[in-house]
Amino acid sequence: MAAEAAERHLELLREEREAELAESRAWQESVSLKELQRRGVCLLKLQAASQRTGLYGRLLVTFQPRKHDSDAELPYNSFGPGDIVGLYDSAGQGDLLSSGIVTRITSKAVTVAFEESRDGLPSLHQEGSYRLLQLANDVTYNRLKKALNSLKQYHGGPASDLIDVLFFSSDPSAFSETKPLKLYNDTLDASQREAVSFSLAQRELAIIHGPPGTGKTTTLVEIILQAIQQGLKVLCCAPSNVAVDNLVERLAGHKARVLRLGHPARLLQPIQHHSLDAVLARGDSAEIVADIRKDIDQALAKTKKAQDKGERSHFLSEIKVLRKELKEREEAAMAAALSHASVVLATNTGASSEGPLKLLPENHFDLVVIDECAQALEASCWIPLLKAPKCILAGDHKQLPPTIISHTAAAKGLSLSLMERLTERYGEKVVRMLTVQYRMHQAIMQWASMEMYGGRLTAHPSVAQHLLKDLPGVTSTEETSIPLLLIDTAGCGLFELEVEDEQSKGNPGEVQLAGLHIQALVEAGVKARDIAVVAPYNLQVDMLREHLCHRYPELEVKSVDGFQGREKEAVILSFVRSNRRGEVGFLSEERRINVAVTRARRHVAIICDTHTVTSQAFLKRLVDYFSGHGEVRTAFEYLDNLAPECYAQEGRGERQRGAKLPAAPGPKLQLPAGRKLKAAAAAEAACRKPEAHFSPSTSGPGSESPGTKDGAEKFKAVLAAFLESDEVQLDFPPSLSSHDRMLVHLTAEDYRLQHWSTGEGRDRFVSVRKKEPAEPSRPTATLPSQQLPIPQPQRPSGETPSPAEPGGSSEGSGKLDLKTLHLERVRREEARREEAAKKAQELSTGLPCSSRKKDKTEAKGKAAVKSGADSVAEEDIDALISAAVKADTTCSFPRCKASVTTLGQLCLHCNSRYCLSHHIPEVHGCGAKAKAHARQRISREGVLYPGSGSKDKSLDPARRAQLQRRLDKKLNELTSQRKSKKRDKEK
Ligand SMILES: Nc1ncnc2c1ncn2[C@@H]1O[C@H](COP(=O)(O)OP(=O)(O)OP(=O)(O)O)[C@@H](O)[C@H]1O
Ligand SMILES: [Zn+2]
Ligand SMILES: [Zn+2]
Repeated sequence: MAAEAAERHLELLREEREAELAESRAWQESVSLKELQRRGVCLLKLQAASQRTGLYGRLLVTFQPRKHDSDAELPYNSFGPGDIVGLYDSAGQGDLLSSGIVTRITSKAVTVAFEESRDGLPSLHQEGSYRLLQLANDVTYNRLKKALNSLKQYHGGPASDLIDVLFFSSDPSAFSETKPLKLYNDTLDASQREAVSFSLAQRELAIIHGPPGTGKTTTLVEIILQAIQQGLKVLCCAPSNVAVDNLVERLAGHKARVLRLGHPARLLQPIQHHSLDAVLARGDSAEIVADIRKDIDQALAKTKKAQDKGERSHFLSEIKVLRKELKEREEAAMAAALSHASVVLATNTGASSEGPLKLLPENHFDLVVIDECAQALEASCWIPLLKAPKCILAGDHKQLPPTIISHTAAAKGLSLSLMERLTERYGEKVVRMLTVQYRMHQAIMQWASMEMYGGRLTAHPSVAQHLLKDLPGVTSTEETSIPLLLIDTAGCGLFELEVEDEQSKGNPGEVQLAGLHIQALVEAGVKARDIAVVAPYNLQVDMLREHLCHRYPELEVKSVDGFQGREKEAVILSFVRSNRRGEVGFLSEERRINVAVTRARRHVAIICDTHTVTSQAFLKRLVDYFSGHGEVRTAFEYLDNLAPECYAQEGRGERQRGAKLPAAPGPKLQLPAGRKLKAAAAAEAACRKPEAHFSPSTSGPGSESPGTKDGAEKFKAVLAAFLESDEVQLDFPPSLSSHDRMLVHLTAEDYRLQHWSTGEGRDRFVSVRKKEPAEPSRPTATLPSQQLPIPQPQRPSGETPSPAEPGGSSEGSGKLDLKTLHLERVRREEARREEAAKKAQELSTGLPCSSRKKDKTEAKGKAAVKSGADSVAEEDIDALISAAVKADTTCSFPRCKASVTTLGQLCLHCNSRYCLSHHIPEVHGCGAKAKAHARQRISREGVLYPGSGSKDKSLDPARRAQLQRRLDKKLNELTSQRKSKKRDKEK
């Protein structure tokens, strides 16, 4: 049974490994070494500056750039402590000499610990030239394989009975007698206590199911302390270093004798104290060991100076003897330290028998505990599981499973965790669920509880009603006194970007909305560090960071996957997907949404297109829950200028009209029942007396919406009446909400009326005007009937939404903090204007005036300026000047005329400004560069996280610095240009 399963698992692992390798090969092998260095995964032309023997006989070599001045800096790179690197000889064949682990990296040097160095690296000489390359880590794969092979052949070891239970060939059982417990932590709730006593009473297997915030770690710590109290030896593991370190910290706090395995370079600072290396360094044999190391180093030095071969080999054999002694002494010391500890902690793969644990007798451990078990590959659990007769697994299989690259391997069961497999089979027989949660406001919890946890969760009174406004320094506002907020973009034309790659989906409109909501929270006193923005897609995470992080450095922007296990006071979720096809991709993974929502303690805001996402039943229930229990706002309430302004543009409206889908069953602004929508109420009020005055939208607070359609119908009536009348222009009062104004814009467009908004903020109002008769517009006979669908400010898929076309009043609600960029742009603009003026001057004074060409005025500003510079004499001067001015205010994307005055974004790859629809590198042609950048991060972390950003890099400092440098350079250029011009004038 076990053997079969192990064999099948091995097969799937092979498949996964192949997928992983294929992926890293695909990009690593097709590029040159220089390119690899540019991407930061390779360091060329290094010299071995110094060598010494470090802890546990590791050879530590420090490499520096091979330059003659010792001050040379390493090129930009993504090397970090814990990375596995290959050492290559630059000369000759460039063979792999050895592999090691980076222990330290500074701007000038990188230090690598070579593990298999006992017989000496083929002597690195000072003169040699070497290179380091980050390696795909096959250590993990080999250990998984080894564990499964041991499982296949397992015979008579301590885990024999446990294996039978885990493969269902015998039933789990309990100890007959159990003593009453005296708890270390007497604040445990009933479900936690039950989990503790149940786990201790089980003979082979217990599972603790800990939904978000239910104190799973707190419970595990109590269990481990009780086990120690009973004299048991515990091996405690988790799939990630972070989870293990968390346990080390909590256990050490209870004065348990803990020992943490793992390369010290990979451990958090406060945990290093508990590492095996640190314990050894404090031990009795530490001095002797240090002496031996010194002897080895001396012998090594002598070898180098050795005159002849005989002398050399003498020293080498001496070193061999010394190393053997060092190894024996160290192993004895390690074995002593390991058996002295009550709890040994390691990652699942760190518990491999290839490591220090091989020094312990086979039946040393009585209990294996695995935390975050639902996030681990089953194979990785088998590494520790084979070492004890009993296991306690903890986790939550309703959150995300381990990341698998190969889709087929995942589908065939590789992503099914051991915890889930056992829970499905045994249920109550082995599982105890924690049911009191200590994180979320009741309203946030309730949805997850019903959807994922059988309605069994309750909120502890200490958190059940807590809101953002209860935090110190936070004032009570609309935003800070609600736990649930849904910002709906349905019908607002805020489509996702059309990118083929499933992993890179982005939605610029949602980025903006997130920014505005954060602003509202921060203005109410919520600290940026208490807020997280979470999105399911890499691209969106990048866009959010680009847009928000410079303004809120402490804000955390993460992928859902990257935020698992964490919490924040306020969480803003950007669901990204918005398309006519109702495609939701990653979002359909219920566990991902569960993780996303349950990170929030006091407030969760979902930004999504309800029309798109409700095509999926699970997401529809989520939207319905938020509609029924929280506040709903439409994106129109935030983005005053967006859609209507697009429509107001002459010409563009025509283009759109032509391309519009024939009466598509597009989003109709239908609102779920019970939705509070101020705008709709106002629209209704506004149209109660269509012929006369509009009542202000602020009356009737919180009135329930009758649905927006009615409002639109009534605006139609108003406009129809206006058309019949002799009036030329109709101004609507400023009391209309942004949503009302949008309805007016839409309806006016449909009636072929001119329409625009004027004024700022509260004074903003919308006007409509009959078109000039001269215009060959369609005759009034085509006036839409009442039955015509309300036109949506949407484009058919394929065309991305256009951003605001800022008129004189556009600064009103955008409030984007692009101050630096703005400043740069303004100066650039100024310089260009001066340049153009200068050219004009030159022309009018020096050069003969040739025939004027008017037809080029339509040409795109940038192109006109560039090509125009050469043949400037032929150009119409006015056109040239206006083109030069326009060049910097319009999007750099070919044929796009959108303004970038307030909403533009600078692309870091090509250093051009684009509108919000085109600033994504993939969209305007910098995709390859952006990908290379992303790849760099992937290689840095060694794993590809589908649908997730890099694990923890809220801001890439290198990238920021690069941007800063470019800005500075540009500004300097401009300043000196201006100076020299001034001088010219003065002459
Ligand atoms: N019985 C309890 N009484 C009061 N607070 C508790 C209790 N149990 C847990 N908590 C609190 O709940 C929070 C979460 O506990 P813990 O760190 O054990 O989380 P966890 O369940 O492991 O986390 P996650 O849900 O993210 O996996 C902590 O702040 C902890 O102090
Ligand atoms: Zn670009
Ligand atoms: Zn554009």
